[in-house]
Amino acid sequence: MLLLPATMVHLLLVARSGPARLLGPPPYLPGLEALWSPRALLLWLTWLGLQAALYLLPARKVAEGQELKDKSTLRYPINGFQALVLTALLVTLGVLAGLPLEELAEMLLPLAFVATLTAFIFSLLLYLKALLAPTSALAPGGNSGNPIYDFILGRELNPRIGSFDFKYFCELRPGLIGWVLINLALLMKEAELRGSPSLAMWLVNGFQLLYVGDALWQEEAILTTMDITHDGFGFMLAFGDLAWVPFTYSLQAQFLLYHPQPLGWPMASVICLINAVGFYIFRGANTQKNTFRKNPSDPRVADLETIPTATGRQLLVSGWWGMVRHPNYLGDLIMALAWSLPCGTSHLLPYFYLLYFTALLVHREDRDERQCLQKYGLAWRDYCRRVPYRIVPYIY
Ligand SMILES: NC(=O)C1=CN([C@@H]2O[C@H](COP(=O)(O)OP(=O)(O)OC[C@H]3O[C@@H](n4cnc5c(N)ncnc54)[C@H](OP(=O)(O)O)[C@@H]3O)[C@@H](O)[C@H]2O)C=CC1
Ligand SMILES: CC(C)CCC[C@@H](C)[C@H]1CC=C2C3=C(CC[C@@]21C)[C@@]1(C)CC[C@H](O)C[C@@H]1CC3
Repeated sequence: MLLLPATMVHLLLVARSGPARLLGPPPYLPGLEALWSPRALLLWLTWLGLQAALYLLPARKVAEGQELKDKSTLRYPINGFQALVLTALLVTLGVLAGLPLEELAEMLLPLAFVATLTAFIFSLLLYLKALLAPTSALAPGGNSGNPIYDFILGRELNPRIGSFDFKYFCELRPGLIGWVLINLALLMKEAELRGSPSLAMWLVNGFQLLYVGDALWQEEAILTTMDITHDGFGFMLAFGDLAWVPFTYSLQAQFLLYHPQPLGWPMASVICLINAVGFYIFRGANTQKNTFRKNPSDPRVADLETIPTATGRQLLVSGWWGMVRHPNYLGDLIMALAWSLPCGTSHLLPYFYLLYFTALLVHREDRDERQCLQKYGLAWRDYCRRVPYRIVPYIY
């Protein structure tokens, strides 16, 4: 609870320092006056309010989530991409009317501080709300009886007020859209400082916008992820969604603003190719599984080889899911490499995301394997025998 916000602040400070040493001490310890700003608080609350209002707008589709313990299902608005487009429209109008978006680059520290503060307060309210929730609404983890552990993991599975689902809202909107907005502000700041944004900055902005746009376009797919179906909503996800994602996932753009890197077109083309390969695997694998889970007889997946399980569901054992047991993680990691490469190889700092993300996905994969073994028993063992590698073919 303390280490993650401290790491985030460390990264923000180090990214703008001359030596930019990931493993060195921070250049200085910020006092409260550097962290606390009523303007940042107002801006942050306006941002949350705007995203909440966009969430409540009529959606092109309302999707049903997975069946819950009490056999009911929840309904979710599919309007995340619409929120991204409307936000882009509002920001464009604002910038044309003189909104100094590039000033965000100077406000990251106080913004990250208020985001962390709101995550703490929000998690506390969620913890208290869960005390009133029926047992069927509680998450499988996060109800150990140890208040600190439960506060971090989250007690309630799908905390809602009316139809407003807090976890679903936080997972995709304020943090992910905030991340690309911060990237854009850093790009504009670079243009102000150096006359035009660098090629490296364009690449980082472009790659990460593609990733966020894709996540929002495929919003419905989030309904089958562990975060929505299994994990409670507590400090880890609230902080992760609201603070960690926008302020640490934008680290490469932050680094580039203060440490411009020369990048020629030949190298840029190679990096684009790496990102394209990563995206192709990531999207191909995720779409194949989602299509198959929605309708196994869909012509796009009907020819794939499968293993039957005692639950009635089948496991794909050819196509992307016959290559490794988590091809989507492999694609995601290749993209993470492509996001860091425009920052050159002189510093370790821009590779922080790749390192953290490898650890997160290895841990996540291990957690998922245990859940699948519990769910599918012998069929899962058979799958592991037929597809022995977890994420990287012939390596891991
Ligand atoms: N940028 C970031 O910070 C993060 C990004 N991600 C990305 O989000 C995406 C979703 O990830 P995540 O929710 O972790 O996991 P997955 O989308 O990989 O979902 C895992 C589930 O898929 C199903 N499954 C596993 N193997 C098979 C198979 N062979 N055939 C059919 N179904 C199978 C199982 O569920 P069931 O059988 O019940 O359907 C399993 O529990 C990934 O692309 C990941 O890279 C994730 C975390 C963080
Ligand atoms: C603060 C902790 C160290 C870890 C917090 C983890 C969260 C930041 C991530 C948990 C699962 C996530 C997913 C995504 C973003 C990061 C978090 C919230 C995606 C929305 C990213 C885009 C992908 O297309 C889907 C992902 C689903 C899981």
